[in-house]
Amino acid sequence: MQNLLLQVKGLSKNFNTFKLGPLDLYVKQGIVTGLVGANGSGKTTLFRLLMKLMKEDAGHIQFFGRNWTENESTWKEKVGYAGELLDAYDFLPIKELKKLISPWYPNWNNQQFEYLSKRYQINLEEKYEKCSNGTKKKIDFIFALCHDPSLLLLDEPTAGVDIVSRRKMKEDLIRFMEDDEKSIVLATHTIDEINQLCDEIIVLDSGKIIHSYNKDDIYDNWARVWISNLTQDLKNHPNVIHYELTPPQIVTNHMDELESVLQAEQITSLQVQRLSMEEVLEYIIEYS
Ligand SMILES: Nc1ncnc2c1ncn2[C@@H]1O[C@H](COP(=O)(O)OP(=O)(O)OP(=O)(O)O)[C@@H](O)[C@H]1O
Repeated sequence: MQNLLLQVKGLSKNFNTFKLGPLDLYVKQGIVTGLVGANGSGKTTLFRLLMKLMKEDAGHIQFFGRNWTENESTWKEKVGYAGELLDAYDFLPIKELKKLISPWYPNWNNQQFEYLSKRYQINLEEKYEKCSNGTKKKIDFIFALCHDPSLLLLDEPTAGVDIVSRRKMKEDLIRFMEDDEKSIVLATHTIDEINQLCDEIIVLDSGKIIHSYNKDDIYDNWARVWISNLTQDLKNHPNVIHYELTPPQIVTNHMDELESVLQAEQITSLQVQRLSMEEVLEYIIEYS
């Protein structure tokens, strides 16, 4: 069993019109976890709670097996967050932001900062607040990476980022994960990022974790199956996520168990088609 970098138990936060949690989740070393969910499902709120930008109403956060409060300085040093960290200082030019923030981190790497600033064509003289949305995302990303974090928390890091920079960010994340003691939690709406980067996928809906999957299990178990006939029992079966009458077909999340279900119902399977990640996530979010 790999070590746990992060463990969350019963984490919850109530707003007037929205409740996040209670959430239980864990992040193993060497794993990229994709955090997926519709707009407003609670992804950013979860990051805010993890980063202590907001106080939880209940729950516990553990990092490397120790409570956050006992481990606060390590947490700050070892977590790279690309989200809302720089917003409070947005009146500063980027080079001043660097002067302010780099002393927070004993392992701050100036060479890497300079390298990444050039790679992403960041004008260090420009004030953060004046930068375009995509440029802000790139700056957030650079600041998250430059202090040798063990865990990256990335809140939609490529939203609004140009195609070339997006490709570079993907390359940089793959390089980051070459060290198998590191982990990433990546909130994203981008299927390519899920396919190319993520090992595990957590699906949030209305503040709750509705599914938590290993990506390979999704590929193995989700399929559309055309069948000879559709019975009422099959329509109601818990492993049938969706069905259509003409021609008779079902979508299942348990290909491994479907054969015995069909046999019991005396139904013949005519054709099987594995689903794409995009189709699976749409079914999970729409039919859960
Ligand atoms: N400070 C706050 N006060 C009241 N409600 C809030 C506050 N912060 C967030 N919310 C509510 O919490 C819900 C979840 O918002 P959140 O930003 O976490 O969603 P998200 O999954 O990150 O969405 P998106 O994919 O659009 O970025 C929303 O309904 C939002 O209005």
